[in-house]
Amino acid sequence: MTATFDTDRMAAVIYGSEKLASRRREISAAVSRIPELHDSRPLPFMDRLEKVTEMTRKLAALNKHLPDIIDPNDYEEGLHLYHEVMGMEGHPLALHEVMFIPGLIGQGSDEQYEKWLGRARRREIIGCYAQTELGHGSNLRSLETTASYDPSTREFIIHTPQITALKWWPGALGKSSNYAIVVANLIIRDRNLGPHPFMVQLRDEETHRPLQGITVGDIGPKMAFNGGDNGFLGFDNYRIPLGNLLNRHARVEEDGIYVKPPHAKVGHSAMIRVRSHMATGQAWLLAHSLIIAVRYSAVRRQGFLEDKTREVKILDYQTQQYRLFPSIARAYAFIFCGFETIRLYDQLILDVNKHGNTSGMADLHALTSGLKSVVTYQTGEGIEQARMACGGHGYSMASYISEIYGVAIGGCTYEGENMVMLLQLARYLVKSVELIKNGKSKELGPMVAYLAEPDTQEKTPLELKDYVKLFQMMSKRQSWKATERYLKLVEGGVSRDVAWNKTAVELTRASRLHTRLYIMETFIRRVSSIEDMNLRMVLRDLVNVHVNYELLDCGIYLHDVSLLDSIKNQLYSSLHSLRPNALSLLDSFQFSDIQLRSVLGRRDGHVYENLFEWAKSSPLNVSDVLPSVDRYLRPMMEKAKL
Ligand SMILES: CCCCC/C=C\C/C=C\C/C=C\CCCCC(=O)SCCNC(=O)CCNC(=O)[C@H](O)C(C)(C)COP(=O)(O)OP(=O)(O)OC[C@H]1O[C@@H](n2cnc3c(N)ncnc32)[C@H](O)[C@@H]1OP(=O)(O)O
Ligand SMILES: Cc1cc2nc3c(=O)[nH]c(=O)nc-3n(C[C@H](O)[C@H](O)[C@H](O)COP(=O)(O)OP(=O)(O)OC[C@H]3O[C@@H](n4cnc5c(N)ncnc54)[C@H](O)[C@@H]3O)c2cc1C
Repeated sequence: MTATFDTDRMAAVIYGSEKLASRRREISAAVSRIPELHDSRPLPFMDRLEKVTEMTRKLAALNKHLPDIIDPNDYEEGLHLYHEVMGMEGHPLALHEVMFIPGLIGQGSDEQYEKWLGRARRREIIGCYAQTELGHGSNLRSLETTASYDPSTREFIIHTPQITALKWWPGALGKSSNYAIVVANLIIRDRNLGPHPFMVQLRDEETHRPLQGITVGDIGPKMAFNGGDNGFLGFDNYRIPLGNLLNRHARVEEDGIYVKPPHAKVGHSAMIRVRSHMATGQAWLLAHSLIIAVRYSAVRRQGFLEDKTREVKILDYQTQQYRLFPSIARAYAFIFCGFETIRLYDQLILDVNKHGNTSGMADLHALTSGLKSVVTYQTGEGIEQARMACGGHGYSMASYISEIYGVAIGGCTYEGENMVMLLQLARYLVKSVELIKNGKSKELGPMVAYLAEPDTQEKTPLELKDYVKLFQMMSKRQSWKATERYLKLVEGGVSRDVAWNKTAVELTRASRLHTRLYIMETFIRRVSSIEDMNLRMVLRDLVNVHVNYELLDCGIYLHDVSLLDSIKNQLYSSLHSLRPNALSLLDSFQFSDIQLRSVLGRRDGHVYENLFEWAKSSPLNVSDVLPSVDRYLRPMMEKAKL
């Protein structure tokens, strides 16, 4: 089937500009010409140590070639080059670029930039972000690592009081990093001032050996990210200079006077940054799995429809389309709302760092908390459906889908466990409903203004604005229902914390609906703004799949469920309309075969030949008879014959 649009033009929409889309193609082509930058053999055949070694080898090779391929100051070009060469299984700089440098920029003073930023950017030093501990990740107020100020030497003494206080999980900490931003409780004259970020050298810059007072190592294999070295870290009264507290916002004077930051949570900026970028990052992972599944589904033939002389492509089955197409729509929706969220984050950082204005922090915290939770969960769902859509071959590592799944669902946990983050958004929604109840609707932010709208009668949606209206109504009702349940318990004498816990499931439902509404609205808004009519029409088909699927999926929140019958019909017809463009919508992401690392999803479509070659290359096939057969199996069978 031929598509009705040009994938290069769609790539420009996905990546935000024609220039970036074409630079991505040039970068992929450049990488394809440099064998040193390719995996030396398929990653699934490697054990953990080989993977870590391979990632480190490629990283060093990449560092060498990088200036010939990209403008080192261009973040987007760099990101693409990294995805292409390093893939998704982790590497020594994984946290350096994502949290260490941004953490230093967000929290460090100009003087501290002078000291560390240039060195970090040149990669003279490698850093990570060490916050989570063995005993606590979500509840930051219970972190146990301390940084006690000693005015006599103008130093902080960093200490791990017990095993639960060991830093545990930080990416690239175990073996690669020689520096870390360590989050520890600032203690001045026995007063605990809460978690603050400190720049800490962990290893000798010459020998790479841990410094005296530091215990550091790798935490072992994980569901994914096994090319990376997530680590543990302990401190034994380890001293760092006063100037190592990252002090753009909070300061300690030499005599121990504490100058507090303009907002208590301003130190969380590195986390907010990653959360803001997660929608686009997850969209990219979802699109990876979908292109594998859709390419395969356009080659695989199984069973018959009308024509009994030729088996049908499995992509023509309605169930296959229902399994895959709503996720294509979500991948696009996540990309578009992700870009909008990144813009909001960039604006906030400008406001905070340049003008000391922290007024947008609560809004962005609420938004990104909900968004990271919904997007990571739905991405996991979509990838798992993509795997099942490939039948048995999806289960093989040749598809690479299980690796993508493992990486993606890590996002449900890192950067804030999803339930915990949904409950953060819920606090914002409850406060908003309380404002309305107290006659202060005017104080509501634009994203929650709909919570004050009166209920109207539900009717079959005909235009996109009708879908938004229905979704607003469902979301509003759930926010009110959860808030009223919570307030009723409080009014009945239950403590706020216990009442909150007794309402928590309803609260998370409200957060999901609010977030899904935001995703839907940004998707519609972006598609409506596209000038190229041809592209807009294709994306409009995708939006139709999205709005109908989302509404059906949330149908239990409607009062009049009879509406669902017509929505089902609209969904089935929009799946059918999308079929001719489904593959090209994914080709528009322009992932190269090198980047995809999937035998099943290669562009050439020679699925069976490629699978057979892959199987033959398995290390188990190097000899016809394995030593384990000689050692155990043959003697066992011989014995049975006696
Ligand atoms: C650029 C590229 C990125 C690409 C990404 C894509 C793909 C990624 C690929 C690879 C993976 C790479 C990296 C993975 C990195 C992973 C790194 C980590 O995981 S780092 C550790 C992250 N840890 C967490 O996220 C911990 C989660 N917990 C918290 O954030 C907080 O504890 C909390 C749950 C939010 C509660 O905060 P706290 O206890 O500090 O607050 P309270 O005192 O309870 O609340 C008081 C008040 O403050 C509000 N609030 C909390 N945080 C903020 C904030 N940041 N901004 C504004 N306001 C905040 C909170 O809501 C309360 O409000 P109120 O109800 O009004 O009183
Ligand atoms: C791949 C990966 C990479 C990571 N990288 C880093 C890194 O670079 N740096 C770093 O510092 N950390 C990192 N982490 C750690 C990560 O940030 C934490 O694991 C995460 O914040 C969750 O915290 P936790 O493990 O303590 O889970 P917990 O908080 O113990 O969660 C366990 C369960 O308890 C529930 N729960 C907890 N609190 C509440 C509550 N208040 N209300 C209701 N339910 C609750 C949760 O919903 C969950 O179901 C990484 C983790 C992973 C998996």
